[in-house]
Amino acid sequence: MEKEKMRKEVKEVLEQVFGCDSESESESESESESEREWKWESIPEVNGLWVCPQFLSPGRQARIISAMESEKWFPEASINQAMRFGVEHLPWWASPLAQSIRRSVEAHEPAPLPLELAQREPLFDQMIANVYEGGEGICPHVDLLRFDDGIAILSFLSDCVMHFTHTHTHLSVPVLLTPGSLLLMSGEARYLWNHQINRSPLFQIWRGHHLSLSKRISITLRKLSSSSPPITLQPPSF
Ligand SMILES: O=C(O)CCC(=O)C(=O)O
Ligand SMILES: [Fe+2]
Repeated sequence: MEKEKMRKEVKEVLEQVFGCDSESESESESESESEREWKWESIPEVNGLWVCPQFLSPGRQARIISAMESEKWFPEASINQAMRFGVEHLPWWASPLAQSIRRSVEAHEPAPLPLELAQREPLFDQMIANVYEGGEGICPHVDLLRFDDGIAILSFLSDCVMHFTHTHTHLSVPVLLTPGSLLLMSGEARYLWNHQINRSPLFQIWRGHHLSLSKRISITLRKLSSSSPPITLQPPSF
């Protein structure tokens, strides 16, 4: 009974957010994606930083959020981060997602991720999902060196502005991440720029417009570097 109530609630939220629920979508991942024309934008100030604002269709976003709900990625409200290490521990939907990322990179000239990274096997073997309640952020950081170059961030549910700040010049560049967007960072963007989301309880400003902030979920996909030390030696952050 409780389960049925929860299912109904998830369905309602998906309908409100996406105008559809995941089960009413009959298309398969590959069908939905073949309809899409991936438009990539480079961030000119930050070498190696690219965003594809409408990478995931609303239906595909809904299916992923719905899968995360049923897979209990966040079993309690107090849990706002979940990680999976190793291809075999990634959820079933990670592989088609990685395939789409690879195809979207290969389809664009210049490639938004160097092809030697986009064509490695596996493309990703680690996933971290973060939940931000409206206005929460993440402090400035460069992702740990235990992860290889070539990092992807997918955004769901709410807009947010991510700031990239150069570690030497301190030049700061805002980047808008909309629901369904894919951000790729490699090279300088990955190693020489901190990224952060400012904590801002009410709203953020993007090019003079107020963005209202509600719950946001992000999925970061990375590949463990082959020379990395055992997982247990690493602090459980980023
Ligand atoms: O939530 C995001 O968009 C960023 C997450 C992030 O930077 C990380 O997990 O290292
Ligand atoms: Fe990060």
